[in-house]
Amino acid sequence: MTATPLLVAEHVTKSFPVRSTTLLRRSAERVHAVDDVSLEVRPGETLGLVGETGCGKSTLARCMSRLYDVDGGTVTFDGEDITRATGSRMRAVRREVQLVFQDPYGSLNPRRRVGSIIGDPFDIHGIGAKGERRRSVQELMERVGLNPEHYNRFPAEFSGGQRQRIGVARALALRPRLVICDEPVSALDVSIQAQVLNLLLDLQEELGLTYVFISHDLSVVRHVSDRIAVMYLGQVVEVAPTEELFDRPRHPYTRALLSALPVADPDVSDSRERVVLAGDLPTPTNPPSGCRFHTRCPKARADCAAEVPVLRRSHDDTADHVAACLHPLQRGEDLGAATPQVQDSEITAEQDENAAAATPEEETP
Ligand SMILES: Nc1ncnc2c1ncn2[C@@H]1O[C@H](COP(=O)(O)OP(=O)(O)OP(=O)(O)O)[C@@H](O)[C@H]1O
Repeated sequence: MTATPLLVAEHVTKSFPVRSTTLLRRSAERVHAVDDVSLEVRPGETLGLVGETGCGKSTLARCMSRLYDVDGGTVTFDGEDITRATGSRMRAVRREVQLVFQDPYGSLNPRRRVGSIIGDPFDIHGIGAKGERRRSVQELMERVGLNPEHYNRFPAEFSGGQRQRIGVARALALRPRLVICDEPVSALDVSIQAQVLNLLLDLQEELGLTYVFISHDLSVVRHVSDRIAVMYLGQVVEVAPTEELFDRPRHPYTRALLSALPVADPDVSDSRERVVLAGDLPTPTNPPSGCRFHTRCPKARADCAAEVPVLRRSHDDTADHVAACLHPLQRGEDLGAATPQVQDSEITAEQDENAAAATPEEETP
């Protein structure tokens, strides 16, 4: 049985007014940063969120943590609808859901001592007497691999990796259950990235944390995630357990992303399907009709401009892989059975025709 999700986003939508280039006129256009996203985060797991820059990962994370109010849809945490939570309920959500941001330089006030930065959440939530707070902060520092004796130092006295540890300590101060890590290692040297990732994994095990892990770096996401959701232009196009996503990507966009990954060993021959995306990423102000990916999709057909062929497996333990669109050549396959990994070249013209003509049972409008 799949555990009851810790957080559920249903049909979440968030847009922003386009920043006008002139001061006098306000633009009526909006950036559709997140559009009709449904996603669940299960207790104890790491859900990876990947996609090109600007596809809406951070906006979705902020909607999930209620840093942003959503325009539409709902967010449920631990079974309770928190979409419109206010007051004490919202303060409770703030304690349970924390964020770690990308920029360990920009997110720390350079004029404040790290002890007081890490202890901020205690002050904001009125937790503990002064002496107690200092002890709690020093315990946190120790837990994330910082020297507690550096309590009175300023952020500039720490390296990049250490500053990210400060950010992690601050996020953990209130013992959250869900931590949303938004590109937590992207600003760090590669040699330091592994240390911070391993720290996050150790803390997850020690404290039973649940993570949403955002990155544009697929290898990093693969290393830490149990499941991965792939976003394109404000929408989630595929969700699957990590290794299944890498072994059997279904959506043409996921295939394109994975095919761009370098092979680990240059001496090993690389027989993977190469998918080169045509054109630029469309603007989220005026996204393409139908399937948003159709303008760049190597498998697009005429009807993709009108509608997204939504195909879903039934929700059970062994069928945990959902794609908004299957590779068109696979549309005729029975999704209940394991989908064989097919290379384009292995599909005959006849199979292609059959697949295109077939209407699978699972298809819903
Ligand atoms: N506060 C805002 N005001 C206006 N537009 C915004 C705002 N925040 C995000 N956007 C726009 O919404 C879209 C999605 O941005 P978002 O930062 O969520 O994407 P992302 O996938 O996290 O990108 P990145 O990997 O570069 O951080 C982008 O077009 C961005 O310019």
